[in-house]
Amino acid sequence: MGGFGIDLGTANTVVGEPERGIVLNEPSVMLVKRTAPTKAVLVGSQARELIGRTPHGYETQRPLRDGVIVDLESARSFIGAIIRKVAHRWWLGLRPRGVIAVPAGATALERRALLEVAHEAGLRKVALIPEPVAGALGSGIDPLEPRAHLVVDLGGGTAEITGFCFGGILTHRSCRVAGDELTNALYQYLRVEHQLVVGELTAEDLKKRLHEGDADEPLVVEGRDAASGRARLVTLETEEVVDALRPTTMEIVHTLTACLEDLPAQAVGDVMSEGLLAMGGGSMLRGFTQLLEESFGFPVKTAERPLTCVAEGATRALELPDVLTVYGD
Ligand SMILES: Nc1ncnc2c1ncn2[C@@H]1O[C@H](COP(=O)(O)OP(=O)(O)OP(=O)(O)O)[C@@H](O)[C@H]1O
Repeated sequence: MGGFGIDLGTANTVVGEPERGIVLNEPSVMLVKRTAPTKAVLVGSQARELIGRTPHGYETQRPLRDGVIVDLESARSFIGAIIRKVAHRWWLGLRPRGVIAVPAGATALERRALLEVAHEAGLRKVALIPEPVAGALGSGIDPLEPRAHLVVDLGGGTAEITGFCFGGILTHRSCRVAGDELTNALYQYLRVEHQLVVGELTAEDLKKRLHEGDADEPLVVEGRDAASGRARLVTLETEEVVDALRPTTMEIVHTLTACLEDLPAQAVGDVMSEGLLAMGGGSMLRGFTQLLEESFGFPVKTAERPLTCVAEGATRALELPDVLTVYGD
C-alpha cells in the first residue's frame, strides 16, 4: 500500500514508511532568510545547529507551535522539504499517501489547515489520527479493544493526557507545560541560583544528560557569568536539578488529576490495573515516571521508543482502515 506515517511535532518531526520503518527523525526547525521568511533554506538538524548562532540576514523558525500550524506559508515550505527528503519516487509522479498524527485537542480549523498544507506539499489522500492513539498503536496497544487506556504525551510544546477506548475518546486535557517549559525552568534556575547564563541548546542538553548520566555523577555546565560576562563552569548534583524541575512537573500532575476525575469508574479500574502509558521525549526526564507513580499509586510505563512511537503508529495506521475510520478525520 505504501505511504508515510508522520508525527509533525513542535520539537521533532518523525516520518515512517511501512517497508522501511523510521526514515526521518529531525528537529522541526527551519532556517530562512529574513527577506523571504517563509522559504526554508535548511530544515531539520542542519537548521537546529544554527539556533543561538544564526548569522545576520537569517533566522531559525519552528513552523509548529504546540503541535499545530501557526503560519501556513512556513508550514507548507517545511512539510514540502520533509516530503522531498523522504519521497524518493515522488519525481515519477507517484504522490504518496499520508497519515499525520495531530494533537487530540486540535481544533477543526487547525486540522483543516494541516490537511490543506499536506496536500499542497505533495501528499495524496491524507488522513489524520490523534497523537496518543498513534503512540499507543506504535507501542503495541490495540486502540479498538473494549478496555480503557490512558496516555500521557509529554512533547516539546504541550503535555497531552488522553483516555480512549473502543474507538472513542473518553477524556482529553492538555497543558502548555512540557519539554520546552522544562528547558526554560532550567535556564532560569541556572541564572537565578548560580548566576550562570547559558544558551537554549545547553539548557536542553543538561535536561537530557539527567536521564543518561549516573545519579551520583555531578553535572558540569558551561556558561557565562551573569555579572562579569566571563566563561564559567558550574557543577550541579543530579538531585538538585531534579528538585529544581519539580514545580514544573507538578503542573502535569495537576492536569492528570483533572483527567482522572473525568474518567468513568470502570475506565479508572482499567487504568489502575494496566497502568498509564507515558510517551514523548519529555517522558524520559529523570524522576518523571516515579513522580506519577508516587502521586497516583498506579503503574506508569514509558513507551519503549518514546520519541518515535507516534510516527510508528501513524505508519501502522496506513494499513488499518478500521482505526482511521473511527479515530481519523
Ligand atoms: N532524555 C530526555 N530527557 C528529558 N527530556 C527529553 C529527553 N530527550 C528529549 N527530551 C525532550 O523532549 C521534547 C521533544 O519531545 P518530542 O519529540 O516527543 O516532542 P514533539 O512531538 O516534537 O512535541 P509536541 O508533542 O509538543 O508537538 C524536547 O523538549 C526535548 O528536550
